[in-house]
Amino acid sequence: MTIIKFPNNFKWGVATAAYQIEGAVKEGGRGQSIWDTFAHTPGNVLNGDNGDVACDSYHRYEEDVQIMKDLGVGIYRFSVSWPRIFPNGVGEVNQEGLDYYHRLVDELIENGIEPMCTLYHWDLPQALQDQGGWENRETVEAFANYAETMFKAFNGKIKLWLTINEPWCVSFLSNYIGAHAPGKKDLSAAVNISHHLLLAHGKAVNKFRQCNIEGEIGFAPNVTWVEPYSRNQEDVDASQRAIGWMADWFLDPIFKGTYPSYMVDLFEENNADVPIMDGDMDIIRDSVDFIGINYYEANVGRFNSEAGLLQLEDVDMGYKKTDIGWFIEPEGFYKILTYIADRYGNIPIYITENGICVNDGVEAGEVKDARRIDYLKGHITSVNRSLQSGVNLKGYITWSLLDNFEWAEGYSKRFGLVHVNYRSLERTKKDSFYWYKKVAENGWFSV
Ligand SMILES: CCOCCOc1ccc(-c2cn(C[C@@H]3NC[C@@H](O)[C@H]3O)nn2)cc1
Repeated sequence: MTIIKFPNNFKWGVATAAYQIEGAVKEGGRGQSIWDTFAHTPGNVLNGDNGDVACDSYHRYEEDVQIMKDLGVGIYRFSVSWPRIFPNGVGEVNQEGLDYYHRLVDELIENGIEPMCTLYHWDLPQALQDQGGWENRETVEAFANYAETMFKAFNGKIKLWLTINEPWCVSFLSNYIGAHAPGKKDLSAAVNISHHLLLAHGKAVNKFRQCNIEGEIGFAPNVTWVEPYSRNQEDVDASQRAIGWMADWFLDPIFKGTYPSYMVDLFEENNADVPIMDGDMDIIRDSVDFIGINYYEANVGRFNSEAGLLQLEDVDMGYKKTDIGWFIEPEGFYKILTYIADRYGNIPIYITENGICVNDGVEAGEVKDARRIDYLKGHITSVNRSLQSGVNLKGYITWSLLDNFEWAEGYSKRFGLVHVNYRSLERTKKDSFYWYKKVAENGWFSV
C-alpha cells in the first residue's frame, strides 16, 4: 500500500457552473443566454434537455452549501450567470442578480468555504450574441464592464477569481466544431473569438488591478495530452498541434506575449488570421496571478493527412473509457502539467476541473460509483507526482459537486460526487463523496 500525501496548505475543492445547476432561468430578473437559445433549438442537445430547471440550485443553494460543508472542502468554484447581472449584457445592473450571488457567497463564507468565482462559464447574454457575440470586439468591453461590476460588488468577499472557463470550448468547440452554443462552424470566426476572449481577460485583469481588488485572478484553459503513436516526426508534430491548440494557443500570449507560430501558420493556411490590433498583446501579456487547469482525458495521436484541421487521428490503445467515451489515462495529467511548467515556468496552478462521467444510479439509497473513486485516485496521484516534480500546484478542485446539465449531452452524463434525481431534485451522496471527504479532510489517501 502506498500513501499519497499532500502539503497541509494544499487546497481541496469542488466545482459547478451557473447554467448547469441553477435553473430559475426566468427568475430574479435574469436575461436570456446563448445556452437558453441553443438548448431550446431542437437537435442541439441530447433528448431535448435544457437548463430551465437543472438542479434548481438557485433555490436550493443553502442545501448545497450544507452538502459541501459535510464534504469538508475549502473551496467552492461556482460561476456567475452574466445575464443575471446584466440581462442585456450591458446597461443597467440587475440588483436581484447581485443579491442572489451575495446570498450564495455569504452562505459559503458563514460555513467556512472559500468562494472561487468564474465570471464566464459559457452563458453569454443573448442580446450580445445578437450583436455578433464574441466575434464582435465590442463584447470585449462589455465583458470588462461586467467584470468590473462584479469585482466592486464582491471586493473582500471573493478573493479567488477566474475570468473565462475553457476558452478552447468557447471559441473552437462552439464556433468551429459547432458542438456547443452558438453552434457556428467557421474557423476564422473561432480564431477571431479566441483572440477576443484573451483580450477580454486582459482588460478585466486591468480593471482588477486598477480598482485594487483584494485577491488573485486567473483563467482556466482546458487541456489534453496527446502521446505520439510513434517517434516519426509527422506523428510528433500532429500530436503537438493537438496539445498546442488547447494549451499553447491560450497560454503563450499570456506568458510569452505572442501566439505559437506553428498554430498561427496552421490557421493562416486555413484562411483564419488572428485580428491583433496595436497594443492587444500588451494587454494580454502577464495578466494572471495563477492559472486554472481543466483536464479530463489523454489520447494517442497519429498523423493522417485526411484527418481534419490538425491532420491527426486518435489511435485506440484499449484504454478504459468513461461513460461519455473519453479515455482514462492519468499519466497524461502528469505529462501536461509538467509540460506547462517546463514551457512557462513556476506559475501557480489550481486544478480547477478534473472528474469523470460514470452514470451509476441510486440503489437502496446508495450510489456505488467505484469507477469514479478509481479515476480520482489515479488522477490525484498524478497531481501529487507533478507536485513532487516541482509543479507549483496550489489546489485540486474536482468536477463536479452535483450531477448536472452536461451541455450537448444534457442530463444523460453524470459527473457529480452527488447524484441528482432530476424529477424530485433529491440529492444522494455517492460512495465517491465519502472517499473525497476523507481526502479533503486528511490531505492523504492510500492506493
Ligand atoms: C472533435 C469533436 O468533439 C466534439 C465534442 O468535443 C468536446 C470537447 C470537450 C468537451 C468538454 C466537456 N467538458 C466538461 C465541462 N468542462 C466545463 C464544465 O462545464 C464541464 O461540464 N470539458 N470538455 C465536450 C465536448
